Amino acid sequence: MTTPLFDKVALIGIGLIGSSIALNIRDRGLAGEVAIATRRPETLKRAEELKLGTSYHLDPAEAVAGADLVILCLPVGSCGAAAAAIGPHLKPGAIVSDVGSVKAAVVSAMQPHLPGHVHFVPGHPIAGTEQSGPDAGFLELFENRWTILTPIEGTDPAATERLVRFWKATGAMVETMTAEHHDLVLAIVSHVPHLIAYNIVGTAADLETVTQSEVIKFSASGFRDFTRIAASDPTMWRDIFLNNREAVLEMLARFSEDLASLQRAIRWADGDTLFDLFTRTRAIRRSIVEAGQDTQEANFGRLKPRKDPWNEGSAPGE
Ligand SMILES: NC(=O)C1=CN([C@@H]2O[C@H](COP(=O)(O)OP(=O)(O)OC[C@H]3O[C@@H](n4cnc5c(N)ncnc54)[C@H](O)[C@@H]3O)[C@@H](O)[C@H]2O)C=CC1
Ligand SMILES: O=C(O)C(=O)Cc1ccc(O)cc1
Repeated sequence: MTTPLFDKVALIGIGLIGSSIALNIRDRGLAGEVAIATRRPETLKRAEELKLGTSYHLDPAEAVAGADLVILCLPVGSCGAAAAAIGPHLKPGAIVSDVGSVKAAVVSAMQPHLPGHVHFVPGHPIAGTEQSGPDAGFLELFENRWTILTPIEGTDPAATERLVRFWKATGAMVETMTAEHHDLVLAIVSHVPHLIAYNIVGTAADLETVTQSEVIKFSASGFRDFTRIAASDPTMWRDIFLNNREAVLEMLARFSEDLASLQRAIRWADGDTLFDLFTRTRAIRRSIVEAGQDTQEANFGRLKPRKDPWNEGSAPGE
């Protein structure tokens, strides 16, 4: 147990991320009280059954009363309306944050509704799964994963530092950057990959010459991995793409250009181009695994690349 970092935390939204934060607060003793608000009574009831908080509210304004840390754990498209609902009820000096996968649009949507007497420090834990809802959360979700904070110019550094301490207490590593830079980076490492997964699973589902049952029966691990990602929450991902349009379109344009050159390499049987790219991408995968950023690898205790007897100095194909 750690000394509580906050007297009262309010979590608005109690899905995968909200419930994982709640479990961290409860099990690691990070706050005295945890008020939970969500709009659906069934979800609130489930949060109470799971003992995720100390009070439960259908009205977010009620939950934030007296809270010294408020975290919105909602789809990014709902953050503006939630900020409007809680704005007048926030305690002076409170820290207001969020966990949204997009930052600049969330900042623009929330900031006009927040009074000048609170500290707004937007955040994004780069940790999650394809699951959603209060049952999906787990204590270890943030361990050894990055959380990015995007404090706005002029934000009191002491408020940012308190939030850094909070996230570090969950086991997360923390980095700060601008919201715009965050959105560009996340577009390529998270948003476009999800779009590719949604697209390939959609394409396979629409193929007339391959029956649905064959897709299921013969799905090799590559396709299977895509189906996991393509099972992610539709509301959450619709909101991400609608709120990070510019960065996603920029990265998609680059992606399409590179895809066209691969298409050309295949057409002209240019094996060197294919081989060179696959060699470079394999090295990237290995550095991710070595950095301990792959949960599956970490789970199987395979953090160190194994020696490949056929290819001196590198690991076998995965
Ligand atoms: N799922 C993931 O892997 C990750 C998600 N995020 C971000 O965290 C946020 C929450 O995501 P999850 O916890 O996965 O979602 P979730 O779907 O598991 O939970 C969302 C919660 O918000 C509530 N909610 C939904 N729409 C609402 C509305 N209009 N007004 C009020 N409450 C509403 C739901 O009842 C639920 O309690 C999103 O902004 C997402 O981009 C960040 C990192 C990882
Ligand atoms: O499940 C996966 O593979 C993810 O990529 C989870 C995830 C989804 C959204 C985020 O903003 C961060 C992490």
